[in-house]
Amino acid sequence: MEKKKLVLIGNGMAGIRTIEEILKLLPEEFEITVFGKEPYPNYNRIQLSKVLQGDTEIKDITLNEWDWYEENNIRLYPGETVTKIDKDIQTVYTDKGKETPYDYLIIATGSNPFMLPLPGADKEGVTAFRDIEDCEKMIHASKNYKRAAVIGGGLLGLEAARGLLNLGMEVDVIHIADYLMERQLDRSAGKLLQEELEAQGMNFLLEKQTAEILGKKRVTGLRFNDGGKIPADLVVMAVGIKPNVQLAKDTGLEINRGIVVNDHMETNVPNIYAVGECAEHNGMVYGLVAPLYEQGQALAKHICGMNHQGYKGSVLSTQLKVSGVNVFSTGLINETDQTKSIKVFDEWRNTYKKILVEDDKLAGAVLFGDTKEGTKLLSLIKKGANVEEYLESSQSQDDNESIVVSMGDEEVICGCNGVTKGTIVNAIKTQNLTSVEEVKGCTNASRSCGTCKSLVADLLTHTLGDEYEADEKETVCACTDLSRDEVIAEIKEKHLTHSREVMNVLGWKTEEGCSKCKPALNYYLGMVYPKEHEDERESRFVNERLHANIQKDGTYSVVPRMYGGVTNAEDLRTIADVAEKYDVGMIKLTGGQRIDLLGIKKEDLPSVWKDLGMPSGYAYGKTLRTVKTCVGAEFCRFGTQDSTGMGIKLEKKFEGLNTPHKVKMGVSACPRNCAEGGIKDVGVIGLDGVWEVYVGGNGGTDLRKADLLAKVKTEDEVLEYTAAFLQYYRENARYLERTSHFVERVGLELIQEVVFNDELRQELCKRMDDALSVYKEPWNEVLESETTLRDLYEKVHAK
Ligand SMILES: Cc1cc2nc3c(=O)[nH]c(=O)nc-3n(C[C@H](O)[C@H](O)[C@H](O)COP(=O)(O)OP(=O)(O)OC[C@H]3O[C@@H](n4cnc5c(N)ncnc54)[C@H](O)[C@@H]3O)c2cc1C
Ligand SMILES: NC(=O)c1ccc[n+]([C@@H]2O[C@H](COP(=O)([O-])OP(=O)(O)OC[C@H]3O[C@@H](n4cnc5c(N)ncnc54)[C@H](O)[C@@H]3O)[C@@H](O)[C@H]2O)c1
Ligand code: SF4
Ligand code: FES
Repeated sequence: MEKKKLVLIGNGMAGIRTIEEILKLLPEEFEITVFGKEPYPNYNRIQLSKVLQGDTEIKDITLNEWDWYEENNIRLYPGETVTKIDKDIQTVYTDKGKETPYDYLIIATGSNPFMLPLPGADKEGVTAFRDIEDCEKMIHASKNYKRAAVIGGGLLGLEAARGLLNLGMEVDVIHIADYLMERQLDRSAGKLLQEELEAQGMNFLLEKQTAEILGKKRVTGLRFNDGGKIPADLVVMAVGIKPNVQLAKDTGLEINRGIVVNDHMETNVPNIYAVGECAEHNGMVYGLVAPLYEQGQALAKHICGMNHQGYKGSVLSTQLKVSGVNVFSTGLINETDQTKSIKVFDEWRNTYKKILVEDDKLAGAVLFGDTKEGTKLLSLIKKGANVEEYLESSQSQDDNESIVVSMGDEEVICGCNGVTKGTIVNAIKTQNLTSVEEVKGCTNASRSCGTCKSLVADLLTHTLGDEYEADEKETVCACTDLSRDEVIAEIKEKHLTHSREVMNVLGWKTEEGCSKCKPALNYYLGMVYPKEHEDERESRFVNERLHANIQKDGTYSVVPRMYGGVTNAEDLRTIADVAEKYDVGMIKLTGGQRIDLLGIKKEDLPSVWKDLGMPSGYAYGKTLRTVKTCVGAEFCRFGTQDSTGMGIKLEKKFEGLNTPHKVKMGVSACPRNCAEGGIKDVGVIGLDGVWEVYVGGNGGTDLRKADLLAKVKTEDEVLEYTAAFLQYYRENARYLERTSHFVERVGLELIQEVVFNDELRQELCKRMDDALSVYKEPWNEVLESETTLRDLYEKVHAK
């Protein structure tokens, strides 16, 4: 039977959660296509605040890796915007000229940040805070500028302000109301919050309306309606959001504030649905994930033809994600003529609690300082509990006992994902879960804002007693309880040589493993048994499988190797011919001193490699990428050594080496360091008669200056110390750990102790030689294999 075509517009949190729910119900029913304007897989937007605050990194907030789409046969078009929907012939059109027909269409286009239409709002340095790009913009600005102004003292503005403080900026928050978070808190809690944040270093300008953003090209300050001014080099607008409905409006769907939907998330046009922040249900547009996920669940059931009452609206709750501040609210926040309130203000502990009661039922709550009861109150309000029920349960609560003990099985622990205590306890018992990570993998609890993690941990303690070790070890992934070191020890002891064998023998909880453990096991096995282990290509990330980097428009980039950044006329001519023959979109010089051919079609890759006749530059792999060199003694008047020759030797020696993460090198011939070795994984600097070898540098968002590992005299010694360091890194780092994190975690002193020990160094170098001895040039290998050509590149033979 032909599969039904399901198209999703918007690769964000609500849309992809809906697809996950559909896959759970009917995994084989639909041919799924997803269009996402942003060039990333689905990520946790909520965690952008944590990224800005320095608690996590962008690479760690992905919710569904590229491989997840592949594994579920979802055709994803990242970086592609749907520009038109023809509802009569049920087809969507994109800005890249694609036409895709659908049987079912889900619109999940989210919101746009509201940008105040102020004079000067288009100046450099004015930004919203909505996506990865905005987050990166702010991190970048904080490195060059000092003063930030955040307009809007709501959840987003305060989380942004905390992040900017952490990044070392001075921060003014400009707020229109007379107390903070007036949409989520009452005046008392808002004022307590202000005091707390002032103590943390934030400065507030309340009851202020911005009239103009000052500056020439870049912002220099703000002017207010009352004539006052403040200086600012960065302005963040966080004054609310607007549902993104333009596409739906152009299609003729019924729009009010959002796209109007019924309980089954159906719009007024057959087979078109809306979910998430762009949808309006019963006059409500939601801006928090919990209700959006509930909508996604209802829509999945409807599309899969399951009997379901549909979506009935949500009770909201909010928590601010700023460390050191506990504030929570749910339901009603301000008194009305019909409400009575229970208020406790503990001046000693600086905590505040207000509970609103309407017709004897709990109707809302505001908590400051101590928010332990938040989850319980939300649950009680959701089920329409009577105030007496709450008071009784509070009295029987022991102060030292976790709130989870007195909660009923039907009460919700994770508000974002709607996961109840009963579901978690059941999963812990039936699936033998022992860590918060495992509970997250199994039930989704704590997968979004993360504020429920401590409750999940309490439930683990409560359910497992002594068996639960709160100080969790870092397991390879949720498929196993074993850490990286334990897995490697078992691989060696039991002589395991294939991932399947590892999973079987070590009792993996999933049959196939996941996108986290599969590439990691493949790496560990190759590292332990370089000659015996056969690379498991299917476990590698898509770019490594295809030996090219996928671009946001679905084409690939090809970077031939150029040892030490040196080329010649003949190679340049060949590259130019190839670029013309395959109509290459862009020829770009990379930061690593080589040439990137962008915009190559997947089926053309083998022919391009054949015509180039050059080795792969491995610009896509967890391996040595580039060795950047300066011109050195031969041409530069400051040069003391042959840095180019040294770079070429390094690149030729370590080319194709499998490493836990990518490795970049730089070689310069004097301390001016033109090849930037100070921010490379391995940096080499030539001085008169001496080479300095630096390690653990990083030039990305996580900037780190490399540490001096050794001073040596000869080129051979540079190769030897580099080999010893890299082999030590290969053997001891976690998969996907960059050298910068590795050096910090392990400590330079220990690394020096090992590589300066003659015996240990020789052993490391010997094992490095074994690892290097199995290298095969990957592009040639593909060209020589009919099966790989057919399977991976759709039976395209070299032209
Ligand atoms: C910094 C920050 C912190 C937050 N913290 C919390 C929190 O703690 N708790 C909480 O509950 N909520 C929080 N939120 C809100 C939460 O992230 C959103 O409610 C949620 O992401 C909305 O999901 P969505 O799928 O509706 O929209 P989005 O996640 O915005 O996804 C929509 C996607 O559709 C894409 N798109 C739009 N138009 C098109 C088109 N025509 N073609 C193709 N693609 C298109 C967009 O680029 C976007 O990627 C936070 C938001 C931010 C910005
Ligand atoms: N922890 C969380 O749950 C969290 C965190 C961040 C964002 N979010 C969500 O992201 C969305 C956007 O957040 P937000 O804080 O921008 O929206 P918001 O509507 O909650 O707050 C905006 C604030 O800006 C103020 N404001 C409006 N116009 C102003 C002006 N001209 N000058 C100064 N202040 C002005 C408002 O008084 C309001 O308090 C919301 O849906 C929010 O729920 C949630
Ligand atoms: S690093 Fe020194 S030797 Fe090399 S190019 Fe720069 S100035 Fe010249
Ligand atoms: S409450 Fe947000 S992840 Fe659980």
